[in-house]
Amino acid sequence: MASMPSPTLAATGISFAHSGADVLHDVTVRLRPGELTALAGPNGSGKSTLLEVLAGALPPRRGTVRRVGDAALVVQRPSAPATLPVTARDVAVMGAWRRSSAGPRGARGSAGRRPRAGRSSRAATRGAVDAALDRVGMLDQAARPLAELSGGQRQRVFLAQGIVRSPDILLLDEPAAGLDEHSTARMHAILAEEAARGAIVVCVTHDGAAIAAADRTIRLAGGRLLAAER
Ligand SMILES: Nc1ncnc2c1ncn2[C@@H]1O[C@H](COP(=O)(O)OP(=O)(O)OP(=O)(O)O)[C@@H](O)[C@H]1O
Repeated sequence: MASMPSPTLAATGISFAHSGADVLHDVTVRLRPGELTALAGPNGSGKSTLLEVLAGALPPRRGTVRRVGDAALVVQRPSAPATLPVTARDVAVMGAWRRSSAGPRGARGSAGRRPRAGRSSRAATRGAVDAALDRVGMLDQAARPLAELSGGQRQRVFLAQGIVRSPDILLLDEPAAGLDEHSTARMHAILAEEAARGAIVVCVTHDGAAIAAADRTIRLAGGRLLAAER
């Protein structure tokens, strides 16, 4: 059986403008599989914008992004879905089926086709969703409507959505926002575990402990890359 290519995420000469104003200038960075990278810098320095460009959610004005592998983006303070009549479990399930061209990882056919959602595939998805909710400590709240959860609980459910299909590339925007000490430690452990299984993990953060725990820190200032440390 052919071996899977290792995940790749590299940006070369990226520039990006919001509403005509340049916010990223000639950013070149290469992320490594098996590493947890902290993306740090002052407010407005372009961290979230760079994360979204890396995820393919925003097209760069100049430059290229090379991305090989299944990528999941956990956005900052996801508010819109909170008004939808969905449960915590529904949100996590969406992570398993985020791409229209492929089913959940591990449930794909040998040619990469999406299999029919048979009983075993549904059971696999349910198992993966339960495992992800359990890892973030939200399995016992799975049936609760998203709108009734606290901000921190909601944040954990969206982290579950991001990890449910064991993505090759996991991109997170301040995932510890609103989390208590215990949940923050748990989230850091999850990110380290995801990197340890070989994923590329990039986490936008202002938190000194998260930066210290990362394998590598990339800093932005005024939309420019300052340094790739360690
Ligand atoms: N949708 C938008 N429309 C216009 N300008 C935007 C938009 N989103 C971000 N910006 C601007 O782009 C710049 C970079 O914003 P970005 O959110 O990427 O910074 P950040 O480093 O993630 O900030 P923070 O630490 O506050 O989250 C800021 O000057 C911001 O005002």
